[in-house]
Amino acid sequence: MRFHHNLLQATVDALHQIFNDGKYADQAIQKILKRDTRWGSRDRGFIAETTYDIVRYKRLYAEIASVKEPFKPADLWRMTAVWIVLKGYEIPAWEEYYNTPVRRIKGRFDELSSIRKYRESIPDWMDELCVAELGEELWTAELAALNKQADVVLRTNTLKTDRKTLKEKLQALEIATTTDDRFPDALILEERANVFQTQLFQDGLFEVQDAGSQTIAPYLRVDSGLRVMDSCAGAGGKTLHLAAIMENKGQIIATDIYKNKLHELKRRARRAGAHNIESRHIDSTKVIKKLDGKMDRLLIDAPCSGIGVLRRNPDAKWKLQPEFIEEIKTTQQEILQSYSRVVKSGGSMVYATCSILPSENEGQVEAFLKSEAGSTFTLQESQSLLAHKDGFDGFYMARLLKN
Ligand SMILES: C[S@@+](CC[C@H](N)C(=O)[O-])C[C@H]1O[C@@H](n2cnc3c(N)ncnc32)[C@H](O)[C@@H]1O
Repeated sequence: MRFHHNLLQATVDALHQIFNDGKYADQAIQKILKRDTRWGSRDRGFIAETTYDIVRYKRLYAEIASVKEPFKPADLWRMTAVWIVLKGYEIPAWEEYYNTPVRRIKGRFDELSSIRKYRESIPDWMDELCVAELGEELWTAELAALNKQADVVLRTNTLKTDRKTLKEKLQALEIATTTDDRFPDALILEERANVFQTQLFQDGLFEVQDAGSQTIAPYLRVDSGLRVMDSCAGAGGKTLHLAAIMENKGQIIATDIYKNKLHELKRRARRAGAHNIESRHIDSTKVIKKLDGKMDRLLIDAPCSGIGVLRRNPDAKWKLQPEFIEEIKTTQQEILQSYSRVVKSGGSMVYATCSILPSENEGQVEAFLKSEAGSTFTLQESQSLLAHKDGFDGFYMARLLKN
């Protein structure tokens, strides 16, 4: 492989922003990619994938390169040298790579590969927490899967097209996709491509949404005439899916505590041709009180640690803190307690997270059912998706019926 200095310089700069300035990986990469309009899709792919790889394996690469945070530019260059050697490529004869100890890098890799926290690059506290919650064997398998690059998955917007037609239209643009019977609206890209630039995306024919995430809206078992609330709607990934399943009929009330996310939801809904969504900003408890006992269905797509989606956000391994997970668990229970009141008798709700930790999932549902607010609900069914078993992001969902 022939390396280009400016592409590795861009990678080093992106890593600097992510590791030293606390920037989110996707945002730092997007910004760096705007630096040179002459870069083609291969160049952009190289910068993005190399940066993500080094973010994913920060702990391992830093240990092998004998560098410590905060990383100096020379340290980051050494980490890219480790990446090149471990990929089996020849080190370019550049000043930054002068005297790279190739054999030593390989030797250190062999030594450290027997220790999970180095091999899979994970902070001690997260490794310990996940072993305690999931057990050694399951966590070892899941962590390895969470370190693999995620597929790009599209959700066909059935308000505008069907999967077969969309597949053909993408094929005409030389974007090849596969299907998976478990996910009826999903198209999985065979090779990564910038689908956001296509006219098909601008026209609202699909959304980019992991296949695991596509199981949540159908789990709520909605149909056309119902009144549905999506309490933690964010920018509306699941809301748009609900609108499509409901064929634009009935009513969806989408709420969130962040106004800007709801603005984005409205923009996406316009593109998708979803007309049955009404967004409400949660700025006081009144918004929920007004809906007391009025909803046929409630989706709580709760804020969570995001440990199930580390494949997409590998920098979360380094940004998450144990205190945050404790705080978010309190929020999850508060959300269950406060929003569940909107479900009418005979209605149902789904509690979902993109976490694989039982304490954020089954544990929250059990605590809710034991509480006063939960005493009128029964657990009908629950499902966990795991990256190493199901091949997509990790999710949990539970459906509860209101007596
Ligand atoms: C997992 S994200 C939702 C993702 C979104 N449903 C989607 O599919 O794109 C959780 C959302 O919960 C919101 N949130 C946090 N606390 C909340 C609360 N008390 N009430 C409503 N939404 C809340 C966050 O702002 C965030 O957008």
